[in-house]
Amino acid sequence: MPSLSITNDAVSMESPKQKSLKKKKEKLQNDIVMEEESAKKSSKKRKKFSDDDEETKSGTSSDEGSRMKVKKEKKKKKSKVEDDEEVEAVVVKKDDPNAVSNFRISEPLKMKLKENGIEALFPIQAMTFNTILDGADLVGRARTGQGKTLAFVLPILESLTNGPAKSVRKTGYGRVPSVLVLLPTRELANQVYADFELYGSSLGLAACAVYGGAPYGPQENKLRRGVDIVIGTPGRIKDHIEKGNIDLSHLKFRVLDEADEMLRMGFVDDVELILGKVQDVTKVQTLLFSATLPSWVKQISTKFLKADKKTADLVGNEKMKASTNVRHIILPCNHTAMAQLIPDIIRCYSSGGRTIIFAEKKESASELAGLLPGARALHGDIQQSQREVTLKAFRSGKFMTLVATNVAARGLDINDVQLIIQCEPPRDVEAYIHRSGRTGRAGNTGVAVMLYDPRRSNIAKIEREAGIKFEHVSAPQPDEIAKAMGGDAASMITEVSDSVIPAFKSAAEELLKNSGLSAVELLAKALAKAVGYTDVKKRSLLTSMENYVTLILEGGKPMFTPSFAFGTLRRFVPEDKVDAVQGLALTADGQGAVFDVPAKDLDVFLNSQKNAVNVSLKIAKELPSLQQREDNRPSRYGGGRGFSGGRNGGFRFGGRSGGGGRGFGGGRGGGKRW
Ligand SMILES: Nc1ncnc2c1ncn2[C@@H]1O[C@H](COP(=O)(O)OP(=O)(O)OP(=O)(O)O)[C@@H](O)[C@H]1O
Repeated sequence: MPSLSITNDAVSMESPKQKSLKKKKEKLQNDIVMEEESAKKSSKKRKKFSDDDEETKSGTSSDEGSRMKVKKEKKKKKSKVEDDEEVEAVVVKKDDPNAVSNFRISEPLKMKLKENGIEALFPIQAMTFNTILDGADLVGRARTGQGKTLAFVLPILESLTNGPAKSVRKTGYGRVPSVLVLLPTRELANQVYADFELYGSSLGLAACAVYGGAPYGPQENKLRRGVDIVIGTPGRIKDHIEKGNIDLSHLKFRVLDEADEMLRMGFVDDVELILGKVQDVTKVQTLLFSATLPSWVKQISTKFLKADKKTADLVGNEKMKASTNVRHIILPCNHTAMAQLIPDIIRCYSSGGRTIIFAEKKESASELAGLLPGARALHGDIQQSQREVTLKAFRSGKFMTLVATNVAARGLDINDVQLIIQCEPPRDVEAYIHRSGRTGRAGNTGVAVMLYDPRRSNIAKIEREAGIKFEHVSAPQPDEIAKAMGGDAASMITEVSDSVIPAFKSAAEELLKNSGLSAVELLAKALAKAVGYTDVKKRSLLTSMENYVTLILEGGKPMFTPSFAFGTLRRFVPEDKVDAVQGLALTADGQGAVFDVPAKDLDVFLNSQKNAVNVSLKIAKELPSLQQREDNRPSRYGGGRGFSGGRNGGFRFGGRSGGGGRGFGGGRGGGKRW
């Protein structure tokens, strides 16, 4: 039997086979939407084992990188029968302690896992499986994309069918639920539902997703017929309880998924009320999972979980809290340049996969989606049915760029999301961790680019709290873009059938003769056109604005304030030109300032320095380190401020409002957030 500790042999990789199976799962999610216009599902989280606060059997948390190291051992086999078609298979070492066969998982479930490309458990799953199956309460934490959902789904399903919960589980028509999963968003409810449905159906268990914005009728019908597992957002679950549609008297499991977010969003009262419906808490197992567990959530877990609860924390005190499979990049950009810059960031960093862009506000998400070709928006002001259609289309690849608010920040597991763009730094470090974690999942890699205004953003705070060391880059320049897209363009051209040559040959000859360009130059233009890049625009390094150039000013003595830098400029540059300067920021060494000027004014600036003494003004080849604003704004909800109260205007996308915030984690009220 596997122990509770994590070995270095964990197989954690998503093979092409898994990808195709994942597509099947996504199809199931989409079918669910079509069938019920309201239901769906899929995933969650955690690591390190301790008896409450006392660490026990885990390996050291610093081993996590190697534990989660993607082994993805692919075997390419030539199948003569299948016409030389290459088949890729995930090979799990027979002696892998995390192999599915080493766990108390029944045959039908094993088969189902295998069918879905899962041959070994991920570390968080391996660590928690026996503990949950043996009946303990548990707090679980692992970085994003490490399989926290199955960490609770699998042992719960086994417990209900072959374990301790079997004898007390209600069965038959009209049965009351044995499992309740509470989570913060509707999309996540659908996703987790899909996992329970996929794996639970192999054991004869039925699940139901209930959340706001969807009609009550189908949810009520399903609940009336009887289900084993209910997954939903707190507001709608509470409504169903009050209407007598959900009876929690025979509950065996309560799961709080993304617990910190649920409480921050102001669901505190609802969560308390719902959990309080269980009369004999000794008979219920409670599990709490998230990639981020601020200390205030840990404190409140003592309220809901038994005193002898276990903790599996795969992040622990490690510095790096965000995904280690993600390249974390920051890029200076001012607001006006954003819509023009983002397509180039996508060209350079998305590797042709899906991109999710996070905007802070619903209006900005809609606006940006309108400006970006082929993008669609997802946020709390969009009707639920449309939200589901949009997500379905994104999952299936009908469009490749989703512009979302934090409604998509938590838990969503979407195939082939290669790039995350955050339009500005989020206020909470947890939001950064979850947003960037929509890529680099299940052992895959990804890129997270955060745009920031050097004068306003406090990057150091995120670096400090998430343990990230950001890679600093400037706006992609034409040669980088051409490099990134050249390969795609070349394959597009080579894929065109030779049969078109005779038809287009004379036009090509004519062009070559009359254009005054060489064959290579003409081909370069054709390649650019093939990928839609026909207008080469240089961007400044500082604000990423087109047709601006970044200059560095040094005055031979320290510059303490931006006004001082402006004053220095005014001594020798005409007033109206100084007024057109953009984004002036001081360098980190305090010796100079950088700023952008319109390319057409460049000569005026460079030439006027001959009128100045002890001043140097030159074009920046790369952006120097800049001084950052120290940000002491309190976080928006409970985080960092204990768990008493919160601000009003607590938004939520559960669709309900009203009620002041009480208890922990920030109040409710003021309608929806995202
Ligand atoms: N044992 C496994 N083998 C292979 N793939 C797995 C395994 N467990 C989970 N996965 C896949 O890994 C992906 C990430 O899982 P999941 O969504 O549960 O991550 P998570 O830890 O909950 O992330 P987040 O914190 O972002 O919610 C999913 O696509 C899931 O199907």
